[in-house]
Amino acid sequence: MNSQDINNLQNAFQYNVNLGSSPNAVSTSPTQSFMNTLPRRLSLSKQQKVLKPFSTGDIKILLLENVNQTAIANFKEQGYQVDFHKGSLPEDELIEKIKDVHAIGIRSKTKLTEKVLKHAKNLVVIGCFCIGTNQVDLEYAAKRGIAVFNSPFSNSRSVAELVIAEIISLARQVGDRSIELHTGTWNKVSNRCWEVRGKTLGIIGYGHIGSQLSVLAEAMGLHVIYYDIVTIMALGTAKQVPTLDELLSRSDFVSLHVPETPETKNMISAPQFASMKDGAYLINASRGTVVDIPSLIMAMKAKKIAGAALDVYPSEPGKNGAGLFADSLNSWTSDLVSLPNVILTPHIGGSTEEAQSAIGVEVSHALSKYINEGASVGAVNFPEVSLKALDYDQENTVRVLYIHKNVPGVLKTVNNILSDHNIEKQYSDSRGDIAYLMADISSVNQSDIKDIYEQLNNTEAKISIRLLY
Ligand SMILES: NC(=O)c1ccc[n+]([C@@H]2O[C@H](COP(=O)([O-])OP(=O)(O)OC[C@H]3O[C@@H](n4cnc5c(N)ncnc54)[C@H](O)[C@@H]3O)[C@@H](O)[C@H]2O)c1
Ligand SMILES: O=C(O)CC[C@@H](O)C(=O)O
Repeated sequence: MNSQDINNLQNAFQYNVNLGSSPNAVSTSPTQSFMNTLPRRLSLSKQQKVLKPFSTGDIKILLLENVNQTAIANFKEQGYQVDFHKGSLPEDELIEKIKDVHAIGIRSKTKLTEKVLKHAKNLVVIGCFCIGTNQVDLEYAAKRGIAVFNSPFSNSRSVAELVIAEIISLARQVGDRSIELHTGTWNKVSNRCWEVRGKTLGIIGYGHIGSQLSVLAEAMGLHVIYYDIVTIMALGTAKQVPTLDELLSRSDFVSLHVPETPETKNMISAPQFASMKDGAYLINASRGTVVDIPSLIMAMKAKKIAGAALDVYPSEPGKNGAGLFADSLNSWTSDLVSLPNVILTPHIGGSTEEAQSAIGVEVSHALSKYINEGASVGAVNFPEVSLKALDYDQENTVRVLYIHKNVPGVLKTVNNILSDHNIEKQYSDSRGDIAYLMADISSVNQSDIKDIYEQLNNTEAKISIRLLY
């Protein structure tokens, strides 16, 4: 392959990207700068070939919401262009920015809706640098061949520790005493202040966070019961209860650890507060939609509920700043902030140095591996497929990444195209309507690669293609 050929090929791919029937078709080929590095790399015998099929400097990553420095360092090490922003962006700016990036990293505030993603012509992958993925239209992303990754448990411990702190703080009215003293009032009281030992903690959602919380709470002498839609092994002496109502009627403290789903919307509303014990406490560090706040306010005013700790809200500001948590954001805000024994935190459950740094490493590695090698293991909306990275000495091998509609007959069509060549390895899987095929094809020259690309690009089921070599 000479340099002119490479450039021609790249132009051909570019043509396809720009003018192909699917604007989502992504294909990449090595630039001259990358090819120039090959002879030096090839001298490293049996070293793993890092599949950077293009000048990595071409890859653009948009990082929002103060994603951790560990991620920025990792992306820069890959050679990618990083556009970093401390806050989230208003929708119109987001739409402008997302148009030409290959990857985006967000946390919980950036809404990647169908409307926004429609503008993302080059987007290959989304990284949620957090646990929750409800801010992304996962199904639409998958339909567009965009893989989404998150960090499933790197901040779970941080959330569980915050909840432990809140259980004791609510039981002892620590928040109120602190506010009073900050404003000069000495109020030494024990009325309705309790030890937590021997009380019952009811955990709703016994997943990564709920089960961590369970272990920590038992160590403080709390009895733990939990409710979950699936049967989950109890840790320690915790006990699963069959209904939400049973959990609510037996618990002194109720803590929510469910994802945002249609089923969990307003899961705790007026009837559920009515089912709770008199003087019970509610903690929500899951998602703001899970608790109906006006009902909470009513239950607290009626003294049914003795205190609440909230870390999450139906609407949250997109950036830090004074005056943002106001009635203009959520109409009930001034009512809520005037209640006694209510601890309000600005969605900081997972915000510790340990968690953020670990998430930065984990998600940036997943994104780099997907961009460089096509490996989708850990994706939350996508078939999970992986092949081991190619070695440097596997010359003239192309890796085909073919994302397609999960309809009958596609593999036959694709293998007809590939069967003219030597298929070294192939792995394919599907998830719902989407399927993903990875194949390493050896002994191919430039014209073979071009031919493979063009034939695959013309298949009816194609969603997107990338060729890595
Ligand atoms: N405040 C924060 O900073 C913060 C940090 C991390 C996670 N979160 C939130 O906490 C949620 C839980 O995190 P996790 O890591 O424990 O998730 P997880 O997926 O490990 O566990 C969630 C559990 O909830 C259960 N569940 C789902 N729907 C339910 C329902 N309708 N009723 C009862 N149980 C139900 C699931 O079966 C699962 O066991 C996340 O989805 C995220 O929204 C918040
Ligand atoms: O860091 C964030 O913005 C979100 C934290 C948390 O809600 C999560 O889903 O992990």
